[in-house]
Amino acid sequence: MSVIETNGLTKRYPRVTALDGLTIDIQPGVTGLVGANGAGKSTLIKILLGLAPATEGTASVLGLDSAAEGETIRAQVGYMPEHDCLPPDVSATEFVVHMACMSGLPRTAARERTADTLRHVGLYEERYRPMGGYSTGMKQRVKLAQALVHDPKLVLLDEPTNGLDPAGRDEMLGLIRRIHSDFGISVLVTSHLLRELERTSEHIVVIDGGRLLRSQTTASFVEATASLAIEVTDSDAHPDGTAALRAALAEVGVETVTTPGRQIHLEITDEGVYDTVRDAVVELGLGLVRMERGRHEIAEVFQSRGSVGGAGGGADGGVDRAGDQAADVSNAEVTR
Ligand SMILES: Nc1ncnc2c1ncn2[C@@H]1O[C@H](COP(=O)(O)OP(=O)(O)OP(=O)(O)O)[C@@H](O)[C@H]1O
Repeated sequence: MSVIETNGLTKRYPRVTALDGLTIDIQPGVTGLVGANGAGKSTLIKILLGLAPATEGTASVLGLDSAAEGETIRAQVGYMPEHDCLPPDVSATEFVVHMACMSGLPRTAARERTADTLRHVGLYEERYRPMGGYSTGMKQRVKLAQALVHDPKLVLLDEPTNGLDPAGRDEMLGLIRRIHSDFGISVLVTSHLLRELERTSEHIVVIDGGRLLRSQTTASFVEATASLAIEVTDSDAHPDGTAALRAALAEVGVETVTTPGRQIHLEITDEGVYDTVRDAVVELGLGLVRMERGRHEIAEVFQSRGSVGGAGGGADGGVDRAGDQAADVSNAEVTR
């Protein structure tokens, strides 16, 4: 059974279309929902939980209608919101016990579950101190614990790695993987960083401007978005070897993407592209410093979305938003 299904889901605010005819079908397991800021991820989660009405279309979670059965959904689903929502003068233990009781657990069971869950997310002695003094990483763990404490069938995690340093991100991603592998709970996790979702999720859904861009298994996604990174030397005949190679590849119909670090990236559409690059480098008399298979960054996924137009302002608006976001993950610039 699908854990989440939407059909033609649309959400219009007075000035913005946050979701635009979104149709997705998410199966049990860990699914990554990736999109730039403003792509519509939080809006989707709020509609799924029955916290905001859709303008058009339908949504269901665990087979329950989001519009009519929000309360039942929220009893069976855990939700980790994106923003800081923790009362500063309350301890993690008091807060999570309170949330467990709100979910319907008796007080004794709530205390036991809270102790187990806080231990699971890696909060020990600190759990008795007021949360106002917690680091971002500790706060994110408390937010995760309150989403898990009532033993949900599904958790919706909105940007759980936001504000964390690389080590904190890795720890959080490890915890997310274990939610499914240790407890069998399905996970929908959002991020604007494709890389971290690739490592965590079995399935990836990409949205932009409230529209579906891609929905596929992570393995096929990574395969479909494989790219080749090339770096060449300059020569007397070609003082800018990178530009010369780009021009030569363009002549034989190979599209390239360049980065400020003199790397040329191109999509591996078929394995013959390796020979094409080698021949072009030899022909120009350049030295080949690097030719390695890499992966596309999110900016490139947005830029190559081709058949799918942007919502609320057209395709250009969508690319611009993705472009802003891309500063986080890539400095790629498309040259066609
Ligand atoms: N209550 C609201 N009223 C008006 N516009 C809204 C409201 N909530 C969201 N929006 C707009 O809808 C669009 C989608 O926002 P949403 O928060 O769902 O995106 P997101 O992908 O979660 O991004 P972020 O990670 O930045 O929150 C944005 O343009 C946002 O400004």
